[in-house]
Amino acid sequence: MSEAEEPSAGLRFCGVTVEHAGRRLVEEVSFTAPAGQVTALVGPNGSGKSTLLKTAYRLVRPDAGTVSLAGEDLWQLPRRQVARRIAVMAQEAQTVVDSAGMGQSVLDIVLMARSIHHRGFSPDTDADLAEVVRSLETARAGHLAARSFSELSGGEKQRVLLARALAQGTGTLLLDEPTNHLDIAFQMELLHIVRDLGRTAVVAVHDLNLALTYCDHAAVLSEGRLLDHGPVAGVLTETQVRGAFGVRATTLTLPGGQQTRLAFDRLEV
Ligand SMILES: Nc1ncnc2c1ncn2[C@@H]1O[C@H](COP(=O)(O)OP(=O)(O)OP(=O)(O)O)[C@@H](O)[C@H]1O
Repeated sequence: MSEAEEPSAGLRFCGVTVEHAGRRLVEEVSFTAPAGQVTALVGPNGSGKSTLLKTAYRLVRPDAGTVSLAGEDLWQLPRRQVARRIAVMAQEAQTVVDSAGMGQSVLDIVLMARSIHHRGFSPDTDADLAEVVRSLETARAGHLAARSFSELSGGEKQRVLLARALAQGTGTLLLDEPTNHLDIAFQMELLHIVRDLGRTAVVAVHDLNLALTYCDHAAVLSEGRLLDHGPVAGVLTETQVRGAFGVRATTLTLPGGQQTRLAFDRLEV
């Protein structure tokens, strides 16, 4: 798809470049994550996925280029406005919440996500609580509400962090390797939940078959550059996997002829 044909709705990266100590971590990346759809961000370790996501949730300012949501430059908006539009489930969130949470209950931690909708220090409302309960249930974490976050297993924490992102009530979600620590069933369940929301989502994910199963679009990064983007089955191909990861794969078409998966060859070492 050419740049001119791309829709302006959704989350748009335009010529995004990030440099650090004279090295380009992300280089002139341009693509749109379409509104209301799930986009997989894939690429080898160190290819710039987290860094690119950080430019959208304003942790890393691009040295060049813009990141916009529905046409609005996210770096021109007040931080609070961005938090009302974009929720993040970051890779390091478990550690951050663990150290900052200091034994707080799951309910309190998820409730904190509602504070961006408050004026000053106004107290939580019944509507906040209802949203939190709903989000915990959506993330299949309702039964954990009274537990201390720090005592949960890695997978249980991921459910709670998903609930926290949902409770923020934003139209856009950024998820950085959200399936870490999860068993295969909940990896699938988590992406199914995200897909079911109908919100705009960008998910950095390593499992290409999960991306093929649950994502609509994909963007492939390699050494900070965008190799390809577009509908997932057209992007996660044998050729692209070889180019990005140096791994030989065979595309399998599932019964029904609609969906594809990848089978990977053993490495010749
Ligand atoms: N704070 C930082 N300071 C210096 N270099 C950094 C910093 N954060 C990331 N990098 C470098 O930027 C490059 C891209 O890292 P990034 O974490 O964005 O990759 P990634 O694709 O998310 O990797 P992974 O799949 O391993 O999580 C890497 O070479 C990394 O070492």
